[in-house]
Amino acid sequence: MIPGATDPISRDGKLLILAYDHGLEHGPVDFEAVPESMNPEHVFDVATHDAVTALAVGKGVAEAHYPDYEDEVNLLAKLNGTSNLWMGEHDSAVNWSVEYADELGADAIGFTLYGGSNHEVEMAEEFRDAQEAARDKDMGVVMWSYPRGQGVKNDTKPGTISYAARLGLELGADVAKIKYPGDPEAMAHACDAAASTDVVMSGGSKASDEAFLSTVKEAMDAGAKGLAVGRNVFQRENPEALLDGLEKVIFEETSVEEALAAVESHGEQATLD
Ligand SMILES: O=P(O)(O)OC[C@H]1O[C@](O)(COP(=O)(O)O)[C@@H](O)[C@@H]1O
Repeated sequence: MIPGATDPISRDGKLLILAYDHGLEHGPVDFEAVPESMNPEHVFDVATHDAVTALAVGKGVAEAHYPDYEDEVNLLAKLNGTSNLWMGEHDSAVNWSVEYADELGADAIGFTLYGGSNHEVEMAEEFRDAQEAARDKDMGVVMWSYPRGQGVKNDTKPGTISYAARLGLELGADVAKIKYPGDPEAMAHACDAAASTDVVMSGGSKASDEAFLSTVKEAMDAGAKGLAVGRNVFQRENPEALLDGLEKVIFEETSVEEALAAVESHGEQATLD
């Protein structure tokens, strides 16, 4: 990690990345729970919450909507991505260049690496080009480090997750985004493995407020520097309430109980308004 590389997409050295590349990765099915989340403007509005340090989107969404939000939202350009319609070995198409992301005003790049896939070698070489171009532009580099494919039997096994975190360091990412390996000790080991590369926890499918905030708290206490989350925010009717809670746990280092109280009082405030 280059010192200061994440400054434009962090707050006090911590990150809350709102991920919204699901329309590509999973398809519109992810927006069914809250139909307004189909419209990128809704999610850009959510990303103006103080707790959100960057919004990760693909090229088309950035082109169409970022110009209206560039003063309020930090852009993380998710450079590669593939649809769920693809049935081959895990791989990800590079859909835009670092140069073009820079022209659109991006503060950092995001790049998926499927370690263990038969396409790992090509993906690592594509990452090399993107990482070096990002260094030229002083943009931070976030790796979605997801071991998957023929070489991976269990993608949330502690040893696999630690390896994913380490790949972030070895290949030159400033931040490695990894799945939660299931318990705090395994998460602490993954953070140790990443050494100077920051680790953020990947959100996953929607959970209750209490369950999600508790897992985020465990990850933070284990050494994570934050969170990259999509569905647990935009699949909520009131995403701002959960963001109030996440702000407490991530930036103010409060207990889960205090964070839950913030979520609930946001609801009361909304009723008063
Ligand atoms: O694990 P999957 O199903 O491939 O999910 C990929 C999605 O997860 C993310 O990495 C994080 O989003 P979630 O918080 O919704 O899991 C997205 O950027 C990406 O679209």
